[in-house]
Formats: sequence, C-alpha cells, structure tokens
Amino acid sequence: MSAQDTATAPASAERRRRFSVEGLTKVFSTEEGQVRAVDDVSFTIEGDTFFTMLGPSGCGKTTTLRMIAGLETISEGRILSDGADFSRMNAFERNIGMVFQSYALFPHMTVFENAAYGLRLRRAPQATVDASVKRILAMLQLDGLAHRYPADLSGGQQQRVSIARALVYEPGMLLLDEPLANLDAKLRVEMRDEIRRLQKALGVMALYVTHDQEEAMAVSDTIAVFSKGRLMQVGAPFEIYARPASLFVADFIGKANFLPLRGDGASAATRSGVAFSGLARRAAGSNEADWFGPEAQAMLMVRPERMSLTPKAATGAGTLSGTVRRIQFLGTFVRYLIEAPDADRPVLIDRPAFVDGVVEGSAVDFGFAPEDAVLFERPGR
Ligand SMILES: Nc1ncnc2c1ncn2[C@@H]1O[C@H](COP(=O)(O)OP(=O)(O)OP(=O)(O)O)[C@@H](O)[C@H]1O
Repeated sequence: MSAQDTATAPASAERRRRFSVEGLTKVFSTEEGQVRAVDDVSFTIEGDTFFTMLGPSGCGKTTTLRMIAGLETISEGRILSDGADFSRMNAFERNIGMVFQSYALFPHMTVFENAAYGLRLRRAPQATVDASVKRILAMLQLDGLAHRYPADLSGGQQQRVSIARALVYEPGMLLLDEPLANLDAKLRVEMRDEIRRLQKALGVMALYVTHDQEEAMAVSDTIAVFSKGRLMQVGAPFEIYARPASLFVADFIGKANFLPLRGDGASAATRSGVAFSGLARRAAGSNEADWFGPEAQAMLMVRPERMSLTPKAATGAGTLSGTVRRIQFLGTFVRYLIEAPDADRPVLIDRPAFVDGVVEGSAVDFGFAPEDAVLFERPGR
C-alpha cells in the first residue's frame, strides 16, 4: 500500500467477510428450448480476495455476476453474504459497487456528480459527499477533472470515473464485468494494476469477470475457470496453471503440450524416463474422452517453458526426439515447434535463449522433469 493510499483509505468501512454461492443455476427459456447458462456453480470468497471468473465467451460468467447483483433471477441455488440470503435483499441492502465494460456514465453530469451518485441516492449529507468524492477522485487521479463532462474524457478516464462511482459509498463488495475490454492494450495493463492496488488499499472484496487469461493471472488472488456454464476449477493463478484439474483448463490457460501415452508400453513417459509414481494425476472429465483419440490410455501435460531441448544425441536412448519445424524469436524467449512421433500436435518448447546447435530442420531430443508434468487418465478407467 502506498503512502497516498493509507492517507486516503477509509478508517472503518463495513466490509464483507465471507461470500458464497451454492448450487447456483440459471436456465433461460428461448425459442430453441432451454439454455442452462449457469449450471450448479458453487464457490466462496473471503475477506479482501480478488476473485476472478474466467472463461470463453458464453460460458456463463456475466449471468453469474448478474444474479449476484440482483439483475437476473436465480433458477436454483443460493447466494449467501456473511450468512444472510442475498436473494431476499434489495439492491441497496446488497451494498454492491458495479463497474461495467460500457462505463455507463451519466452524460449530463460532471465527473464529480457521476462519482457522487451513489451517495446522493443514499441521501448522504453534503459534507460527506464532498469529502468522500474528493477522496475517491484523488485515489483515481481524477481530482483535476471534477468539473468535466464524460464526453470530454478519454476512455481510460471515463472508466476511472465509473470505478470512482462504484467505490465512493464504500460498498461491501465490488463487481467488475470486463471493465477493461474497451481500452487499448497498454492502458488495459495500467488500469488492471491500478484496480488491484485500489481494491487492496480499500480492503474491499472484488469479483471480476474476464475472458482474458493473462489479465486474470495478473490481477487475481483466486481464479474460477468456467466452461459451458460449469465451474471447472477454482485456485490461485499458479495452481491453475501448473496443476490444471482438467484438459480444458490446461488448454485454456497458457500454452500446453499434450503427449499421448499409448497402451503398448512404448509410451512417451517411459521412453523419456518419467516415473509414473512421481506425477500429479488427474482423472479427465467424461466429456473429455475425445481428447485421447482412439489409442491413448492417458495424456501427459507439460508447459512449454518446463521442457528441455538439446541437439539429438548419437545414442538417443531414454529420451523423446523429433525434428524442429520452426523457430520463433519472441523477444523474451525463443519458441521451438517440434514435430515428434509421440505427439499429435507440434510440441512447443520455450527457452530463454537460442539453443546451441539447434536450427530449423535439426533432429533434437527433448524432455521434462516428472514434477513438471500432469498425467490425465482416460475417463472411465
Ligand atoms: N437473456 C438471455 N436469454 C437467453 N439466453 C441467454 C440470455 N443471457 C445469456 N444467455 C445465454 O447464456 C449463456 C451464458 O451467457 P453469459 O453472457 O453469461 O456468458 P459470458 O461467459 O459472460 O459470455 P461473454 O464473455 O460473451 O459475455 C450463453 O449461451 C448466452 O447465449
């Protein structure tokens, strides 16, 4: 926390300590039939955790957020806030601050009045409005713009105003739905750091929605990965990345190599000298059977930067080998694309620098340590 934050943070805000959803489900009736947009989702958020719902478009993140905000009815399940049932509370009682992708500022109001909106609704005395708005505008470096109108602000400034408006009345919880989607790449990185800094300075619980996995990893304490309305995994960014619970999560978060292990014993694992007992093991979901193809009994997942790469040794025994199809210099690392008989798709290997003696067309050996691999077993075995 910076000196500026400690000087301006509220002394004793009423913060939410424990928030949970249990079996949350949303079924929409459409002309084509029923859509299970959110399907039996449960998670808990504690204290000032920065919690992110991450998943591809249409996986149910926004619908979950909207049910929490009271903007959408619940089909099944419960939402509990410090033990109280959220669905019985009106929007005021929920005491939530919301930030949307579209900013949703009032065009006819100044920055000051936009930021003051939640306090005016709550009939706060003018002195409180003045002090709180001043403080929050300062925290968001908007103090010089208080008398401007939204049309005279940049996109980044407008989004800052919408964050100020959501935080000014010290909500128990901050909900953010793709707040950075309309900003350019550089500003997105700046703003995401700033949102996290503010969230921690204010000690407010945050529930953030994004489809951008890098953004989720950068800002979150905890990530909940969604697919097709279902919650696939909840964990810290490192946990989700290094120990994905499903093939979907392994593939969705970062780059992953999948090495199929075929049943004849000539498997990638045994040939590379990997002891099965030392591996993290996961049972793949029943809907992930397609990943294995007709032959593979199991699948090893290894991240590209955890793989070793050397020119092919004369003997070659006990290692995996292949041919370099392409070398890409990507600034902070070099990516090698290897064609290997053990893999169904090119193996990606990321090294911090060019590997001596390895060029496009080279025969190479590659490998990995058992602790860097996750073994997925075929469903139903
Ligand atoms: N009002 C509605 N009526 C019918 N179906 C809906 C409605 N709202 C959402 N859906 C459907 O529910 C599913 C989940 O949508 P939702 O907007 O929650 O996903 P999302 O993960 O937030 O996606 P995005 O990142 O694109 O916003 C989608 O299949 C969507 O088409």
